[in-house]
Amino acid sequence: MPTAENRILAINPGSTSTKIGVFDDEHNIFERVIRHDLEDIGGYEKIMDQYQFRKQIILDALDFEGINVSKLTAVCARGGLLRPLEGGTYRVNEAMLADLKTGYNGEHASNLGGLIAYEIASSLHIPAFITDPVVVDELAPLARLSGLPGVERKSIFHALNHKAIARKAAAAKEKSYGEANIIVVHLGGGITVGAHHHGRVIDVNNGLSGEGPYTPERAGTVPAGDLIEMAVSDEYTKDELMKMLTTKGGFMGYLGTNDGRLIADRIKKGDQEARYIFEGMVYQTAKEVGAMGVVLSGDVDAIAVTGGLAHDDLFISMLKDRVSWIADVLVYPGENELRALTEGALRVMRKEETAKIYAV
Ligand SMILES: Nc1ncnc2c1ncn2[C@@H]1O[C@H](COP(=O)(O)OP(=O)(O)O)[C@@H](O)[C@H]1O
Ligand SMILES: CCCC(=O)OP(=O)(O)O
Repeated sequence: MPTAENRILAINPGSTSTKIGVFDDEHNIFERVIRHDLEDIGGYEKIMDQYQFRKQIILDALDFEGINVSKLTAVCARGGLLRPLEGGTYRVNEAMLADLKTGYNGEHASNLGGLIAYEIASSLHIPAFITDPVVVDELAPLARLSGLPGVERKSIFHALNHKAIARKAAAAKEKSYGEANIIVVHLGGGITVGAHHHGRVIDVNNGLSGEGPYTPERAGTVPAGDLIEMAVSDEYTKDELMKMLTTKGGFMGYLGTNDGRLIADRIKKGDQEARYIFEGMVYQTAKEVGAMGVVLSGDVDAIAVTGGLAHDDLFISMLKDRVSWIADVLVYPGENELRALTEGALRVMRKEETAKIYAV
């Protein structure tokens, strides 16, 4: 076999997992999903406090697998809550590191991606990149309106996987991404439902704090008046309230775990409460799909469902029952983010693209 020109380490820190992969050019030589339960990460006050823990498990996994990191030529990560930007591959620079550390647009595990990639890469004198971070912003002007002057809707979603899956779904419908209208439903620790109109995500729920369906650990849309009452009650700090919305809602809040597999087991054993909460998540997700169908004026080529919970047959059959009248439902369980990150880095390493510069 010819020797690879590039060896890329791809890092994807999610809210419930850390995923890593090593690729010799396009060829995957190692992939690992490390799932995190409350015992692992529940004790950390801030996402940044998880930095050493997440970095070390990555280095340990590589070491255990006997991967020689000195052979790496670049590191590419899913990056974080930066300022809104256009899609593409960005070289990690000082301005980006500063915004990731402070969490310019909020706290999420993907903030750790660029930071860890940078530390590993700099010790090896190789470049660190992020590709299609969660703040890729292609919202149409109408989608920016919130209804309250001074509050603008934000584009915060699983941009990397949305784009990769929308391309696949368009191909399945024998169209290019630029020709197709696809609704992508990503079922991760966060759930985002986006309207892809001719290659642009013109509307999508903010997957982090306070929009869309509830999720394995997020609250999604919460009645605003009740939330204000809680906020001014003097019972909670701002950090506590943000944590309630981002890590203590949804499955976690109602059922005490963010692990969809445990909930699936409980349902199989006849737990009616678990089934009710599970169905509530499907119901809210389906409502969001309906909303995006309206955004696309009913002209929808396919609904593409992806992410960890897309492995769950009950979730998929309940969702299909509610939305398949809108368009064909295509299911792509899991995600292809490690490969998508690698391909982003390879395009730059091969000089097919120039790395974009993150500027503030
Ligand atoms: N095979 C599976 N069956 C059911 N649920 C799953 C499966 N794999 C993952 N999940 C659940 O899907 C949810 C999101 O997982 P994942 O997409 O890996 O999240 P993230 O990347 O945000 O950490 C979690 O609740 C996880 O437990
Ligand atoms: C912040 C939007 C992306 C997101 O929710 O990712 P996870 O599902 O990995 O938490």
